[in-house]
Amino acid sequence: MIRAEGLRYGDIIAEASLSVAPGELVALLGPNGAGKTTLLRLLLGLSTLDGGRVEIDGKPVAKLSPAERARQVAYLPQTRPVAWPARVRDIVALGRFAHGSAGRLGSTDAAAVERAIDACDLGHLANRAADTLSGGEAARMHLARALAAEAPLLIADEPVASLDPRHQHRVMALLSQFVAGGGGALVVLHDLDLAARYADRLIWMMDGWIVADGSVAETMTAATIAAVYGVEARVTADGVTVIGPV
Ligand SMILES: Nc1ncnc2c1ncn2[C@@H]1O[C@H](COP(=O)(O)OP(=O)(O)OP(=O)(O)O)[C@@H](O)[C@H]1O
Repeated sequence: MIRAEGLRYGDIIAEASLSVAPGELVALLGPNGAGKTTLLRLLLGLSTLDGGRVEIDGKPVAKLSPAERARQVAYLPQTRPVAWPARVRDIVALGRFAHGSAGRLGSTDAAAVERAIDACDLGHLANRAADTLSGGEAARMHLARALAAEAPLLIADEPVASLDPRHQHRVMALLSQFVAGGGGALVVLHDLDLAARYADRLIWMMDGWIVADGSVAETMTAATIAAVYGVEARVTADGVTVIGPV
């Protein structure tokens, strides 16, 4: 569905190759400054490559119009400013713009918006002004906007970072459900335990390089965690516990 080969971007990204297929939940891991957000922006065609190529559904990403790209990929960026005090439901409805419906929603659009609102547990907040939400509520609103697009691919930059434990699991379960339905998801996570529990595959980045790409069983090891993050961790069948700096 999305395939990248040999991506280069200044001295930030070096020869990055990866793919995400339908039905896969892929976690992108790595310490602060490793290049994760930069890599996502290159995959989406939002930054210009210094080398390599990205194809979405077999087409070079640079050749897709913004609307075509938005129909293929929903993007949840790391920083999510709300520029005006719109209602939550209206912000979520922006996710339908690629369908030509940002102004007036048809019944298909309205149903997609309501599904996303329900999935993100926002029913009781749908008529609130978006600028009155808590940080975690706002994060769920932005995820709902991305899900409302109902694009086959979702790229999300730290979608659970500000959520409480229940909503973290709820959002990860939602992403699992999305890929079980045939979608593909590439998701930046800083929580190794959530990554181990929910991801089908892990891509590990360090200093602009992809240093490992494989299943949880293959790559979620104390050795990889120590090398990438510089922390000691205990990895068991029950989960991952970070103990402290190496
Ligand atoms: N426009 C830019 N100009 C100069 N340096 C940049 C630019 N954008 C990013 N960088 C640098 O590139 C590196 C990678 O940044 P990036 O945001 O991709 O990291 P990240 O892995 O997403 O980090 P985090 O986990 O903190 O969000 C950082 O050192 C950052 O300071």
